[in-house]
Amino acid sequence: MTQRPGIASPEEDPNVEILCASPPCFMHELDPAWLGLLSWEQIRAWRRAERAALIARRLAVPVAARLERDDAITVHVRAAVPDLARRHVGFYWPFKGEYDPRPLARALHREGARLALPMVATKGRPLIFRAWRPGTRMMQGVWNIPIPAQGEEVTPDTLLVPLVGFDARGYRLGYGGGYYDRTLAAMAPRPVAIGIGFENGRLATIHPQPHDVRMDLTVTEAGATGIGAGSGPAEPTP
Ligand SMILES: Nc1nc2c(c(=O)[nH]1)N(C=O)[C@@H](CNc1ccc(C(=O)N[C@@H](CCC(=O)O)C(=O)O)cc1)CN2
Ligand SMILES: Nc1ncnc2c1ncn2[C@@H]1O[C@H](COP(=O)(O)OP(=O)(O)OP(=O)(O)O)[C@@H](O)[C@H]1O
Repeated sequence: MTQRPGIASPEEDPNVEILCASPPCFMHELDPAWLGLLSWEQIRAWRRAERAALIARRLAVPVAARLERDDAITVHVRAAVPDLARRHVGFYWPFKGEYDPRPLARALHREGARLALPMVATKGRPLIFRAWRPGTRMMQGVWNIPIPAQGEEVTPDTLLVPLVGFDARGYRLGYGGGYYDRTLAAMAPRPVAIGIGFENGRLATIHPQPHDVRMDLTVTEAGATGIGAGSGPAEPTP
């Protein structure tokens, strides 16, 4: 807001003309999602398209670059959660260009950690976990993801959660089944959730919904952000 030089201020003369640099309404400049104007239907369509683009981008990264990036992530996870080997860690068997947590899992096993893998026991229900150690006999689960062939259900206290996309507040996009959201909502006490993604999966927002569960820590090849990274506790979910 500017005033004409030499003219009284509005406090001095309520009739003085104020010149504004912009039109009076900025509504056209605001993100419709921020205004709550996007429906879940629209957000779901956006997420579907975004997921496909992110997965394609991730699969296009050459193998050598992936290995280097994965090594950097492993280093950042260990630095951000120094007591990982004393935890009961639910990791995952990688597919579609995800970070490969198996070298980390093997190292943690050598250091005495308990490990577990997720599986879809019932569609539309939370994931369940079975114990894993090097040499565990595996079979094909849904989506042909290998799962331990047998074993009682176990309850990890810390989960490595694969991210297709994520935002700076720790909200994530997965494959769209809602499995990790359901799992984290159902487990009590809630395990520590360590989201693992790549810088090329970073988004301005994922348009979070009430069912979306935030990661406690998000790790990429560039480093870790969140509680364990020393930036203080996450804000409560809005
Ligand atoms: N490596 C890895 N393992 C993982 C996961 C993951 O994200 N990464 N999961 C993380 O969740 C679970 C598997 N997730 C799955 C998610 C969806 C479907 C599925 O059947 N989808 C249906 C349609 C999805 C929909 O409901 O729209 C399909 O493809 O036909 C299967 C497994 C457990 N294991
Ligand atoms: N706690 C829950 N209870 C019931 N349904 C849920 C729950 N959490 C998520 N869902 C449903 O699952 C679907 C998940 O969609 P969303 O786009 O959030 O998946 P995602 O986070 O990418 O998937 P995932 O968690 O499997 O990686 C939505 O339709 C949502 O309503």
